[in-house]
Amino acid sequence: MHFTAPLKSDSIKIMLLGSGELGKEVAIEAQRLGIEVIAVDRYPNAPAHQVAHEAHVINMQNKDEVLDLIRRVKPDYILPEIEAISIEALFDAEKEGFHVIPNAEAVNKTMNRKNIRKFAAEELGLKTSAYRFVASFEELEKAAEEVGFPCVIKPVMSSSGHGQSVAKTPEDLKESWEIAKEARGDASELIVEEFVRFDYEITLLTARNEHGTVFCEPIGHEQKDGDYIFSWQPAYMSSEAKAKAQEIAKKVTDGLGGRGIFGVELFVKGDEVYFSEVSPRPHDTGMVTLITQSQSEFALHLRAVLGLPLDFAFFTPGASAAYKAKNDSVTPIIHVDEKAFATDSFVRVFGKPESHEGRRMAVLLTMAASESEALKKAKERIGFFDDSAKVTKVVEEKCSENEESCVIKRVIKFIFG
Ligand SMILES: Nc1ncnc2c1ncn2[C@@H]1O[C@H](COP(=O)(O)OP(=O)(O)OP(=O)(O)O)[C@@H](O)[C@H]1O
Ligand SMILES: NCC(=O)N[C@@H]1O[C@H](COP(=O)([O-])[O-])[C@@H](O)[C@H]1O
Ligand SMILES: [Mg+2]
Repeated sequence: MHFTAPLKSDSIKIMLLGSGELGKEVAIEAQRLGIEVIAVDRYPNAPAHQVAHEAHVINMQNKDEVLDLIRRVKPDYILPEIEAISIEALFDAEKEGFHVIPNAEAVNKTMNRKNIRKFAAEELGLKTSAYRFVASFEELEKAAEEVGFPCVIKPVMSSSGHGQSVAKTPEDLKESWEIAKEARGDASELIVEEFVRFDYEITLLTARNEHGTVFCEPIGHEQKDGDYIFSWQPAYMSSEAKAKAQEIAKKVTDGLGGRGIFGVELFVKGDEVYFSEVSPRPHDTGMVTLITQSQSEFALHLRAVLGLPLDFAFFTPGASAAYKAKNDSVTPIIHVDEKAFATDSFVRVFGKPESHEGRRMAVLLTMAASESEALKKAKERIGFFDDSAKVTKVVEEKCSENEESCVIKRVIKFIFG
């Protein structure tokens, strides 16, 4: 492999279509290898714009705007970073000889729940929840009845929980129908999924190129309103479930083909593993790899894209916690507790130019001897107190200076760990 300098006639160029927090880390990894970075998004000063050689603001859902920019920039690799991109532009660019990561058809399949679900369940034969696709309220009522209650209703094109809801009874369906309209992508068709009562869910990061396929340790995560709030790695899995998870991830990533990292989302119930969905790009829950691995998911993605070896080491158990904005502001402020700067944790502030309620603005990363300890630290340091933490805090305040003599504290510790 030869490397070049950026901003030269022979530079190796990557174009990020989407420049959020995930793209920003890919851009930083590319900078480290002397790759020229062209960052594109729908709004100015997006996170990756701020660390790229060139920044562009276009309507990424507009075929002509995307194609025009690709033809002008002539990138060696086009890296879709979000789902809402004109797929026609990617197909055309590929026909013109541009290298889309992992490939335009894989992006097409994964950006639409109908395509990927049919591919995974019907072509590859993977286990999934029961599902139906609907385009009218009457169809929704019928499908929900068939799939059963509760059921999960999602627009076929949307991400980060937008437009999703769980209907517990037929009476909830009207509201679900309305919520689906909020989706950013295509809300004209919906998927109705059986609600899987899983024990836990994981993301299995899987990177592939000509050097082969590598799996990261499974990442456990907690979701709120369809968006991740905490993740940890490694997530404990029985060896049978882990083997099944890797088998599913291999099948689906081989089926999609091309170079890059994939976030394979799986639900686990006992030793049963259900395929849920897959992102052909780094995954938000995978930000934890910034602290746990020698090569983060972003570094692995770039290596896969460039055709480099995918070797890496798992360094330490760790966890991540998302800082979500509490209000709308054009001068956002992120409050970070000083404890986040302890030897065993750090923070990444994305630099999003505006906040709106619930928008992910930064991430806290922690390491520890075990993932549960790392998760506990992440929760404490981000100011998330579940009831047990609250009780412990109150008791701590009441304790005398001689900590060990505090009986209440020891009892509480015994109960809550
Ligand atoms: N059929 C289901 N049964 C039970 N829980 C589900 C089901 N589908 C989704 N969920 C829950 O909702 C979360 C979000 O769903 P999903 O991953 O399909 O949406 P998303 O909008 O693509 O999210 P993201 O973009 O963050 O991955 C899942 O991680 C899971 O916790
Ligand atoms: N689950 C997908 C995901 O996490 N995508 C990440 O969020 C950004 C959009 O953030 P925004 O909505 O705050 O602009 C995307 O650009 C990507 O980095
Ligand atoms: Mg998901």
